[in-house]
Parts: sequence; structure tokens; C-alpha cells
Amino acid sequence: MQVASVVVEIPARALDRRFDYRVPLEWEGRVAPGQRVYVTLGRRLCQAYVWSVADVDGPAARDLKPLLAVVDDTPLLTAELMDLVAWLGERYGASTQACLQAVVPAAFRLQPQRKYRVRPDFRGLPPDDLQPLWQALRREPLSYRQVLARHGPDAAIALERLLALGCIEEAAAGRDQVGARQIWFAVPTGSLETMRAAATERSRRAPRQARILEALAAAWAEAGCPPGGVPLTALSLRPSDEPVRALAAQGMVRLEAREVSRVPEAAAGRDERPAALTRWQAEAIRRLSARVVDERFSVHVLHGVTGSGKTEVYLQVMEACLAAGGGALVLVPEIALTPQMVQRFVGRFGPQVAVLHSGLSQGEKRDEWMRVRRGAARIVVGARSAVFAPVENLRLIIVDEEHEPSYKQEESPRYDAREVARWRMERCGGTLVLGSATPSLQAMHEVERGRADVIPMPQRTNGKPLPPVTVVDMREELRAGNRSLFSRALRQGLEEAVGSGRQAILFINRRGYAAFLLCRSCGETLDCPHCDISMTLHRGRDGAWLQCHYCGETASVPAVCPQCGEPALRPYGVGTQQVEQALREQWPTWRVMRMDVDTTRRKGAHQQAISRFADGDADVLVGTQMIAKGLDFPNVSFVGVVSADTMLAVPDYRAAERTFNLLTQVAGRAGRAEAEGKTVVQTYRPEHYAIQAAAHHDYAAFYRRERALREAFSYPPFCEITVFWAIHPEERLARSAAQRFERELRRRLGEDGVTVLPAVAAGVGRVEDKYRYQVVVKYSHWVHVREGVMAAFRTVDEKMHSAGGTCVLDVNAGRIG
Ligand SMILES: Nc1ncnc2c1ncn2[C@@H]1O[C@H](COP(=O)(O)OP(=O)(O)OP(=O)(O)O)[C@@H](O)[C@H]1O
Ligand SMILES: [Zn+2]
Repeated sequence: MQVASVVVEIPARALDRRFDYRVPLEWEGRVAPGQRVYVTLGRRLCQAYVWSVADVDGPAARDLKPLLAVVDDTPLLTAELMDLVAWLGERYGASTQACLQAVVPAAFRLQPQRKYRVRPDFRGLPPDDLQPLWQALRREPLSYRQVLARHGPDAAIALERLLALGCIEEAAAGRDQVGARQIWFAVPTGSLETMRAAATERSRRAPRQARILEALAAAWAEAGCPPGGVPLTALSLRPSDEPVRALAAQGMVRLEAREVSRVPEAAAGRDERPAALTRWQAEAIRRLSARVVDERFSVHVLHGVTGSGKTEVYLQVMEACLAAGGGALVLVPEIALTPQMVQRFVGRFGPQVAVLHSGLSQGEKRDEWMRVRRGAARIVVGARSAVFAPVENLRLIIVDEEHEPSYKQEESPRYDAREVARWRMERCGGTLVLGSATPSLQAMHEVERGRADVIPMPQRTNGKPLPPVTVVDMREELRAGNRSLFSRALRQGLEEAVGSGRQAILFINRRGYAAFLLCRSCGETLDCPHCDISMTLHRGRDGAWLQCHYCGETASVPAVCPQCGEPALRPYGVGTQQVEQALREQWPTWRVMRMDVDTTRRKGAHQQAISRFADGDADVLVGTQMIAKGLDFPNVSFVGVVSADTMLAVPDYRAAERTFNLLTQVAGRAGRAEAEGKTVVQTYRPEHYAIQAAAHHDYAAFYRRERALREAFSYPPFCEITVFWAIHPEERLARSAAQRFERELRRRLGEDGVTVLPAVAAGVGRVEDKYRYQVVVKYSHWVHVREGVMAAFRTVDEKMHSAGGTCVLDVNAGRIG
């Protein structure tokens, strides 16, 4: 008799273990690790993952409850991903369920209440064995629970298959689309060849279908075979047209309605191969391609200055990887911010690329994931969570802009995608490429320790030098009587650029109008009533308001100081809105565009803004770090940093590194094509080494200086830091939990190589009316302290939990405070 040991999907501490179920006789041999199954736990129906299957005899096995249904034909999780789940749990101190939720998209989770209905646009019939369930769903939408109860355990598989065939959909799916402008897409289910063969085969029997298939194939090929298919309107077709319906029913194409703004980048894939590589590119490609082929684990830091053509290196190494039969994964900090890059990947590799991004609907996510799992897509491009994609025969992972903090997940499991990538490559015998113009201290330290090598690309593809950077001391400007936001040098730079028909970028790392309001009479700042932080001033068409950037609370702007009653409240700390306003006032004829979280909330807004600016729709682009990353605007000749000091002021040991990275990135947006570039950085701390090093494009100088400081004060990469937070509405409870954790930790961990800092209030001590206390632990290797830390955590966590609070453990923390 077979027994399956499973992990249930429900995220509860008490359920973080294996449960055994009997495999019904008729399913023996069909149940395998990695498959999803349904079981009852107590009286609750839940989805679970088979972790192992064993032959067991005797009464014990017979008394077990049986599996109710097997959901997947092929296991959803590969053996590699199952090991990864286990490793994630150990590395980040998270439950198996939390790790599973990180690895598998939410679209695959069982929501027993969710109802399914027949897709209104689906005509024709599903395969015979699925028809009973299909007919039932035509009568009324049913939930998983109802389907299982009425149609028996095998119906779960039938439901999955109907979903995969596009015959049914979530009943709620259509509701939020009402009123949205939709475009119908035909998504081919096979290759170009199969479509053409099918067209030939139909030319007698069904000539109209044949013609439409041919036209679809031609349009699809012309667009570079994007995985998103082609819009029907482009062929003057409607989803209700008889031949179109027939083709969908036969499974040749899938019909999908998408909101206009959601047309994936894929639909617009564009790619140009450069006429000749630079010698640095050629060398990088040669070295990396050789490693991809040899199937041994290796790590490489691709240190290429801004505009050195790293993307082309990625593309050609990926080609080598595909040619050797491998699959590849490319991580970018944020898909929405890198549309140009994504377009090039899709343009070059067509439907072999799956783009995983947050703009996909649940159904689309599921489809893309399955395309990867089945091996139909061998390349995956995505942000942080794409690092878990089930790429077949994974041989290459590229992490672009490796220094970006967004690779660290800030909720459980608090994984670092760079570490996960490393684990996967080590496990698969693959090549890890960390690309950056400003490699992180961590990455360079690995090089120093002989665990990675550096591949340099010190020159731009256009053969021009990096743009000269002028550092302006704003104290001098004040002394010279210039009280405006713009120094004379910055003003001149802007006027030269726009005057000669070029474009300019102004960078300011703060959204809103001003950082805070300060009373010039009594020194009071206006703080959020729920958080220990001042509220940001925003200005819009309907006037001004205050907003908390931690909890979102808004308030109106008082006319007088609530503390002293004087009308002396003044805005301090420049934000993007203020810069935009100043530009419009001083140069009324210029076309100014602003890009920050506030202007790009709508889906697709990022991409639209980027392409509008690229098309020359604006003279000046004002923005936050959102505009700093990897964008390639050939006509930009001037970049101004309105204030470099906001980034330096952040109370974090990486503030200097962040500043250096951002300044280098922003300066790197200028002069990328024919135009000469120029950059002006405004600051009150012109002598700071991060600013000086960025101004001289001197990575080595920055690294030497920063490395020495980190070593002297014992910060990463010279140790690892883990942070514990106790969070509770009552300050006393938060504080005592943190103190208890500190004590437990000291008791369990020796003095050797471990430093436990005293429990203190976090940097922002109260957020959303909850107090936060923290304990910082420094050590050299997590494996040495893990048991002690986890044991200490469990003792406080349970108590805190029952007292209505939360404890958080951030292993290898991305931030302190
Ligand atoms: N060999 C080449 N010859 C000419 N142009 C090239 C070559 N390789 C790449 N380019 C072009 O150079 C520009 C910069 O390349 P890319 O965007 O890859 O730079 P990057 O190294 O990623 O820079 P950043 O770090 O600033 O994002 C692009 O417009 C690209 O098309
Ligand atoms: Zn708040």
C-alpha cells in the first residue's frame, strides 16, 4: 500500500509539518512528489503538496485517511524546487508553507470558495471525458468544494484541465473588467509550423478557417511571435466570427480579452543586433559562453559602466545557453521600469520568453508558469519572484543591476533573490552573472575571497567618455545670493540642453512637494498621528494636503502652527512636485514631465511615460529613482541631481553605497548616443567620498573607502546581520518582547564571533499605531547561530502572537530600523 506524505497549503504554525495519507489503490503509481493533491484536514478541505511517497504495509497505513484527488498530471514542483523550498525555510527561518507561497504563484492556490463558470466567449465542446463537468458548469457557476462534492474526486483534475483549455474561468474574473476597454487577442497554442500545417490541412475542408489561420500565422510571425498572440482587430476579426470560434474550440488558438493598457510588452517586442561588438563585449561574451557550456557552477560579476552594452552581452550569452540546450533566467529590479530591456529579450527570442510581471492577471500568470514548466518557454524574464520560475534544465541566471535593494523581499520568507539564484546555480551546475555599473560591496567581496570573478567593461559602446560631473556646493550658491532650487551650473546645463533640441533629466529622490512642514516660530513639525514620522506635503490641482508615506494617512494643511498658533509653517526638503513647479515657472515654454509613484499608479503608466519621453514628448523629465535605472534615452544630454543629500541622510549603514550607486546610475543616463553628456550634482556635502567618487566615475576609490569603513565597524560584508522586531500597539509589550529576545539570545549564543546589540526602539518607532522594538545580531555564518536564534525567536513569538502582536525575523536583513 502506498502512503503519501504531504505538506498542506494552509499557513498556520501548527501545520508546519508532514501529514500522511493513504493513496487509494486505483491511483497507485500515479502519485509523485511535487504534485498537488486534495485532502481533508480535520473536516477542512485543503490543497497539499506531495513531499514523498512510500510503500508501507500493515494496519497503520490502512487506517489513514485517503487522498481525495490528484490535481496535477505532471508534478507542479520539480525536485529542485522542492529542495529549494526546504532550503528557503532553513535559510530565512520561515515555515514550509510560507516558502511554498513564495515559490508557487498564488494562481495555483486552492480557494475553495472561488467559483468557476463557462467562458462566454468559448464556443464548441471540450473533450468527451470533460463534458459532464462542463455541462454542469454551464448550468451554474460552481466552487471547487461543490465540484468535488457533486462529481467526485476526479473532478478536480477535470476542472484543472478545463481551465488549462480555456473553456472555463473564475466567475469573478469578468466583473472587474466591466466597462474597461478590451481588445481581443488570439493566442496560438502551438508553433508557427503547426499553425501553417493546420492551415494546409484545412484548405479543402474548411477554407475560411484555413485563410484565418494563415493570416494569424503571418501576423504573429511579423510581430516576432510574441507569447501574447496578436490582436484580432489587426485582422478585422471578431471573437464571435464563426471560423474564429471554431479555431478556438479546436484548441488552435486561445481567445483572450485584455484591457488596452495591459497589452504586454511582448506585443511590441523590438530588437536590433549591433553591427559590431565592442572588444569588451566580445571578451565578456567569450568568457561567459564558455562557462555556460561547461555545466560547472561559477559566479561572475559583470562590471560594466553605464552604457557599456551589458544587455547585448546578456542576450548573446543566453543564445549560447539555449544552443547548448539550457534554459535561462534574467532578473531585473522591476519589470515596469525596464520596458526597453524586456522588449529586446522578447524581440530576440520570441515566444521562447516568458515575461513574469505583476501586471498579469491570475490566469495569465498561471499560463505563463505552465508554459515554463512544460518547457515551451525556455527563457524567463522577471523581477524578484521570477527567481523561482520552474525553468527546465536551468543553466544560466543573470541578475541585472545586481546592487538594487529590491532583490530583497520584505515579507516572509524574507529571501534575497541573489542568494536564491546562487543556490539554484550551485545546485544545477550553472552560471550566475551579476551585472552592474556599481557592483554591491557584497559581490565585490565575493570576488576578493575568490568565490567569483570580475569581467570588466570599462568603456561605453559609443566610444565616448562617461559624462563629466560637476559637483555644486549649495552653500556657495546661498552665499552668492542664489536662493532658488537650481544652481547657476544646473540652470546653464538645462538651458544648453533644451536650447539645442536635446532632452534633460532632473533627479530628486523624494516624491511630493516638500518633505515636511516646520514651524519657523516654535520648531514644531507636523507628524502623522499614527506614525513617528513627519507628513509629506503634496500639491495638486485641488490645493495642498499632507500625507504620511508610511501609512497613507492624509490631513489638510493648517493655516497656523497647531502648537504655537503662529502662521509660520514653511515647507522644507524639496520633492518632485516642487521641482516640476519651479521648472514650469521659470521656463514656461518647456514641456515638463514628472515620473514618480504618484504619476504612475495606473497600470501601464510607467511604460507609457517612458516611451513618451523617448519619443521626444517632453524636454525635461523630473523623477525619483524610478528614472535612474537602466533606461536608454539617446537624446538626453544633461542630467541634474537636485539634491544628493537626501540619500546620504538615511540612517542606514548602506546610505553611502546607495548614494554612490544612484548618482552613478543617474549620471549614466546622459550622453549615451551621439550627444555629449553632462551632469551637475547639487549638495551641501561636496566633500563626501560617495559624491566625490561618483563625480570622478571612480568605483575603485569608493570601494576601497567603503570597504575599510565596513570592516572597521563590522558591517556586512564582514559579517551578516539579522534583525528581530517586536511589534505591538502597546509600547510596553513591544519593548519587553524585544528585551526578552535579547536575553534569550545571549543565553543561547556564546560570545564567540557573535554580537547582540541591545533592544531599542526601531528607527521609526511607531507605524500605524504599533510600536516597534528591534534587536540586531551580527555573526559570521548563519548555520552557526541558526538554532539559537530560532529557539529564541520561538519563545517570544508564541507569546507575542497570543497577545495580538507580531514578531518578525529578518535573516540577512535588507535594512535596519
Ligand atoms: N556593440 C555595440 N555597438 C553599438 N551600440 C551598442 C552596442 N552594444 C549595445 N549598444 C547600444 O548601446 C546602448 C547601451 O547599452 P545597454 O543599455 O545595454 O547599456 P548598459 O551597459 O546596460 O548600461 P546601463 O548600466 O546604463 O543600463 C544601447 O542603446 C544599445 O543598443
Ligand atoms: Zn502614518
